Amino acid sequence: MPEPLLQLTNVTRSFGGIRALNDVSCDIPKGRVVGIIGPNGAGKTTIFNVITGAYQASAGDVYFEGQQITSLLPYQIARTGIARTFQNIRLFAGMTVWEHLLVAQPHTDATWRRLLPTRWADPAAREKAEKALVTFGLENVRDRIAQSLPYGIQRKVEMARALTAGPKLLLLDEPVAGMNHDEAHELRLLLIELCKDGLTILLIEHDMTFVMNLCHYLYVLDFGQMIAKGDPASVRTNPAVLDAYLGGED
Ligand SMILES: Nc1ncnc2c1ncn2[C@@H]1O[C@H](COP(=O)(O)OP(=O)(O)OP(=O)(O)O)[C@@H](O)[C@H]1O
Repeated sequence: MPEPLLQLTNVTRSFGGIRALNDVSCDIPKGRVVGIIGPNGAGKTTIFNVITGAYQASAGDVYFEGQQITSLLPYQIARTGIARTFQNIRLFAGMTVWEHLLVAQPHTDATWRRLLPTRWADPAAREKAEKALVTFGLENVRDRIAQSLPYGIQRKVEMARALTAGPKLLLLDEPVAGMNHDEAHELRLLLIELCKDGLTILLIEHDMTFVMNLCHYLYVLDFGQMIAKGDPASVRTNPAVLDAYLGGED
């Protein structure tokens, strides 16, 4: 197993009386695609929110590249090399696809340039944006207002935007929700390629075919507890997992 890029150790997050995460530990190895699955309300998005600093852990710690990031602010965590997408797509109103790909990039350039319209962005930023555009096959919609596009394409814009920040770890919250079968298949192949290029991916997804065909490793949450982990083949037949998914049905 490659060394862990991200580690959660005994993380708990409570909301009043609800333990959305209860003593959760996991390792996300470098260069792998890892999935978090579990029924609705299991705590999956809460894990993303704790990792990215949107929520503080009530107990436990998060380590990224061996450094504790538990108490950092969201922008500081983003700067360490963690980017995410959201279950409910969050695109900027009135902005084109191209503008989305320029605005998420960290500023490495002179202050005066930051004040200019995005079309005058520095060449390095434009190059990165161009690469993301091509990677996600968005060339044809480059100058369209992102929020006016079909849902599946909006998801791609969100992922492309996250990539332009140059993350080491990409968190994807339900990346194929709203995509048709062909789009999901294409995305799976694309994520495999990105992973081969060195990106580590942690994703939450309800589409089991997608998850089972893509992920190297899975963690399963139920009622805030990590009830199973392992490769997709072992998780698929794990009795605790079957019970969590089917337990409520007669
Ligand atoms: N900000 C919050 N305030 C109060 N309760 C919350 C908050 N965020 C999450 N919860 C609760 O924590 C639990 C886990 O929620 P979470 O959204 O992490 O689940 P999930 O596994 O992502 O669910 P889904 O698959 O439906 O998106 C739920 O009981 C939810 O109501």
